[in-house]
Amino acid sequence: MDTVCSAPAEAVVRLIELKRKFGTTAALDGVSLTVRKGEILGIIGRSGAGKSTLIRCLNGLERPDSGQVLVEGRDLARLSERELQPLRRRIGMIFQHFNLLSAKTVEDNVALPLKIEGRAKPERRQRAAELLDLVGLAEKAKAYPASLSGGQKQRVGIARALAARPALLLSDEATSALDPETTASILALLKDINRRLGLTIVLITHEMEVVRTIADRIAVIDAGRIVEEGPVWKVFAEPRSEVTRSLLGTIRPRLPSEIAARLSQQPGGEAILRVEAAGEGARQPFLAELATAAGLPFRLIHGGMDHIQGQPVASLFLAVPARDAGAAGQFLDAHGIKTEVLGYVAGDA
Ligand SMILES: Nc1ncnc2c1ncn2[C@@H]1O[C@H](COP(=O)(O)OP(=O)(O)OP(=O)(O)O)[C@@H](O)[C@H]1O
Repeated sequence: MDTVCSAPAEAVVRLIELKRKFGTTAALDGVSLTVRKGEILGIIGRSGAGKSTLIRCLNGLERPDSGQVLVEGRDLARLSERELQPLRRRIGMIFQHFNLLSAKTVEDNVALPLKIEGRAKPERRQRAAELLDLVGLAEKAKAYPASLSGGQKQRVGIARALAARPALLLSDEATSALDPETTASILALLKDINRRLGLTIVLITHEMEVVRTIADRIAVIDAGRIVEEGPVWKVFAEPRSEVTRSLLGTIRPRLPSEIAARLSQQPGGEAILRVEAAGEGARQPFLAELATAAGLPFRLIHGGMDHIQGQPVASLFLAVPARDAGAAGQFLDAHGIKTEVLGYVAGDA
């Protein structure tokens, strides 16, 4: 049955209460998520969190046990295999291992979705040329995939995914097999395509750095549920769930291990404060004011300022005399800056 639903105009995809079980494992346990037109949404989770199942439901390869997968307002989960075909073409996909056909030239790989649609050869040639130009590979049209680097193969994958002018580009760990420099160039290309074509992109990844680099919004999935969602800079600045904190672990400043090893919960010596500020809060000269307006001495022991989506995000570790820890916390809290006493160290931290 074909269902037309009244999704908000700006939503390209809406997932509503998606559930999918394998035996007793709930791979998706009530996932609701909206992908807005023109945005880049990063979906991140650990291995086994449910990312692949989610992506398979999103492109109609998997049917959820219950819930809705609305793509441009039509529920994929309720369509027959035949009805699904045209809707699947509204979703382009890029993959970790590129999935190119080795016996076909680059231009034939790019034009393949159009061939499947039954488009005439001149149109296919022209569209492939346009797309290869867009991804910077015009000179490789007649080459075979085996002669390309990993980054070039992924550029071909991107061109092919765009051939049928999809409403949504799904990226399934598309940079996981690439070195950091090539990853950066592919992410820059995706961002450029997003800006130039207004293309909506959903990235599935286990790497926070990928989300940080190009996503507008992030959704964190764990045990089949969305545990956190929001603008990337906000979630990076104030992660609420343990999973998010742990996934952020490698790219946020961490208390140096030699200090962490000496931390005690017994007040005395110096208190170690974690200080987190973002947006407006991070634009204030709060450290200077802590010393001058509040008259509280502190030492900066680790951390720094990052810029995500144009927003400053500060993550700092300060040492203050234990007796001043409460006052320092109150002063910073009053300025909208989050603090937490992690513990105390005897002598100098
Ligand atoms: N076809 C299946 N049969 C049985 N269990 C499955 C199947 N597909 C997924 N699962 C289980 O569902 C859970 C979610 O798996 P899924 O592959 O969606 O996670 P993932 O986040 O993509 O993990 P990874 O990053 O390792 O690919 C896991 O516990 C997995 O073992």
